[in-house]
Amino acid sequence: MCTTITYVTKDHYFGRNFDYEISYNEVVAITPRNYILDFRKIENLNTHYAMIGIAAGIADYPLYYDAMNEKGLCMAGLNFAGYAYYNEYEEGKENVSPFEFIPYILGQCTTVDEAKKLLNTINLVNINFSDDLPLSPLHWLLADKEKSIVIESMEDGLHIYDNPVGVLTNNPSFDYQLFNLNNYRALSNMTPKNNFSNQVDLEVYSRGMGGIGLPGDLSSTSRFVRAAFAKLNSVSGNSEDESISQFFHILGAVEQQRGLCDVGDEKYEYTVYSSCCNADKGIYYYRTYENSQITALDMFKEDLESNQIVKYPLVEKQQINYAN
Ligand SMILES: C[C@H](CCC(=O)NCCS(=O)(=O)O)[C@H]1CC[C@H]2[C@@H]3[C@H](O)C[C@@H]4C[C@H](O)CC[C@]4(C)[C@H]3C[C@H](O)[C@]12C
Repeated sequence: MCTTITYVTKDHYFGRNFDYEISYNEVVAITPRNYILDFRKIENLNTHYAMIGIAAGIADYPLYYDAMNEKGLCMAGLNFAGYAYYNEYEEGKENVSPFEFIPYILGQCTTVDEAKKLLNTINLVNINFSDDLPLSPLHWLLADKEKSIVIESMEDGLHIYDNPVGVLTNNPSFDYQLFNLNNYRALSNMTPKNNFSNQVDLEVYSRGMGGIGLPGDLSSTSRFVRAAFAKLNSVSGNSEDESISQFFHILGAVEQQRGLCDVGDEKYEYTVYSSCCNADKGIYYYRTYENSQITALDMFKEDLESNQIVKYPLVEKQQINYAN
């Protein structure tokens, strides 16, 4: 399971919990403007916007899980197993494979509206990166500072949804997730009035009772509601420290502790990393399951005119500040 959110204070923030049970040797990868983006069925992009994000460190290609570009456009891929459907090659369309999709959009667009134009001609095509790697069944959240959309390629076609809450989790499709929020309209960050009955005197015995009924489990539908409730009621200062702290706390509301989700063969899905991009400043922050300290990489400190991808292995060892 995974959860991605957007958040705006003075700057625009975008990030995710990456929840899974296996690793593809994740790295922070900076793809500079002149790295040749090689596509299988369409023309290469020899020059494009630079981008930074977390990618699989198993190939020379930027196999991004989530990333932002130098113009502040952000995109993340999340599992959509059983729903995602990729098509056969179609003449006259932009045939892009799922593993190429993030670099394809972030390489060329500065806003969601620009990306929407490219999406008019796209055909998400069923081409694997290699025989060893499966075709990932994904859906994507794409966001700039003003808005976000969800992109889902399904058997009945390509769906593009405006996303008024700026949250994406996993199955089922986004229209269901959004509709399901209706069931929680009575939840509140305030102490609720007694609407139950005027014939019984019901006591306010605790703070936080406005949120009773907020689902606490790790299913995708429950995480969607919980992340939306946390994000939409969130209060934080505007400074960088306050914003990123708050962002990681919102993600904390939906993180997965190892052991709570058994996926068989003695494997457990857990929050491998949590990330937070400052999309206005080009800074990628992350922390990992074992390392609670936030690590940051500023894309503008790299040579963005280069033609070589720069990779930083994740700092995964716990860093404790012993105070005495
Ligand atoms: C599984 C990952 C999404 C995490 C997620 O949503 N977890 C929830 C799982 S579930 O709903 O609860 O089952 C996705 C996100 C990005 C994907 C990777 C990227 O697409 C890059 C390559 C693409 C290759 O085709 C396959 C390997 C791969 C390296 C992908 C492996 C896997 O599908 C990843 C890592």
